Amino acid sequence: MSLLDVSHISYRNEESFVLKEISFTQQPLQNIGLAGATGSGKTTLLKIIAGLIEPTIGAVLFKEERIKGPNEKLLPGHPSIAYLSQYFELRNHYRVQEILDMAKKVADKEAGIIYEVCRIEHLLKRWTHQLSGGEKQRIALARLLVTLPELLLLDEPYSNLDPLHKNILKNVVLDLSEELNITCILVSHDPLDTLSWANEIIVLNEGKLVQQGSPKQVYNNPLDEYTAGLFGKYNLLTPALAKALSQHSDVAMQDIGRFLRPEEFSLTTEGEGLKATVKNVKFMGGYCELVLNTLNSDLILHSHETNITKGDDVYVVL
Ligand SMILES: Nc1ncnc2c1ncn2[C@@H]1O[C@H](COP(=O)(O)OP(=O)(O)OP(=O)(O)O)[C@@H](O)[C@H]1O
Repeated sequence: MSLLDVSHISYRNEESFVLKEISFTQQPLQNIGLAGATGSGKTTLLKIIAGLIEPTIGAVLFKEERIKGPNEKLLPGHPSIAYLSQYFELRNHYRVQEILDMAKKVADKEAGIIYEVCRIEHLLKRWTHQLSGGEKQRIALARLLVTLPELLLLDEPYSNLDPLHKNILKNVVLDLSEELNITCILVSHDPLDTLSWANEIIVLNEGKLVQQGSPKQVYNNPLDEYTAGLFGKYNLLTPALAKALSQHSDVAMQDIGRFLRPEEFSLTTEGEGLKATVKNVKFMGGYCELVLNTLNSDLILHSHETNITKGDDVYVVL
């Protein structure tokens, strides 16, 4: 039995359709990453799943029961589905422990495990106005978890966090399924957040579901430039370039995809690869991003060589 069954959901606001015919299912403990450009409908979809917005057409089933929207309920929302908004608020002038106690539906022992998973045990006595953004985020999450949700919808939880706090929260999110048996849908604009975490990625474009698959499928075989671009830099190969690369590499022409990621190329010694001229070099920390020109096309690739400069001739293979 699916945990969640999103069935033919469309949503129309005053102006136009924001979501069009969205359908997918989610199994218990399956991590789904929701990707899409700004305004593609991710938040609206999460809010419909949470029972906070009424869909115009379609239904969402949670454990085979239809989720009621706000038109049918005095207090919108579903008791087993928690939605963490990117604009969450914590009331001022309360201690963290009080905020959590107000929401808590679990025994102290379970609550202790949740506080441990959320890395907030040391913050319980603090006032809510004495917390950093990252700490507030983890407390807002813990406040939802103590209501015992089975499905957690995380709407850009990592935005506005510095790398340190983001990493702590990412570890918390990783532990949710393993230690607390919670199934999640996560929205993030950073492909690294979803690719490394999700079992399945769903891509929205202008309210439509345009691609669905494992992180590897979506990253390596995007169906179009929109999806390719959501998950990082890419090269769209011309037939001439694909042919030349195939001749210089051990890869047959028909096995070369339309979109190639920068790390799919490497540099080789003179005469062994396709000759290209370096147009630009960017130092990225662990590697350099090179823009090369060959056969009237630009190619972006990643290299660990640090002594390459603009104007150099290099040799590329797949
Ligand atoms: N309260 C609202 N009233 C009317 N239109 C809205 C409202 N909220 C969002 N929209 C519109 O619905 C569309 C989808 O918005 P939504 O917030 O779901 O997108 P999103 O993918 O979550 O975007 P972002 O990544 O910027 O958060 C957008 O065109 C937006 O302008």
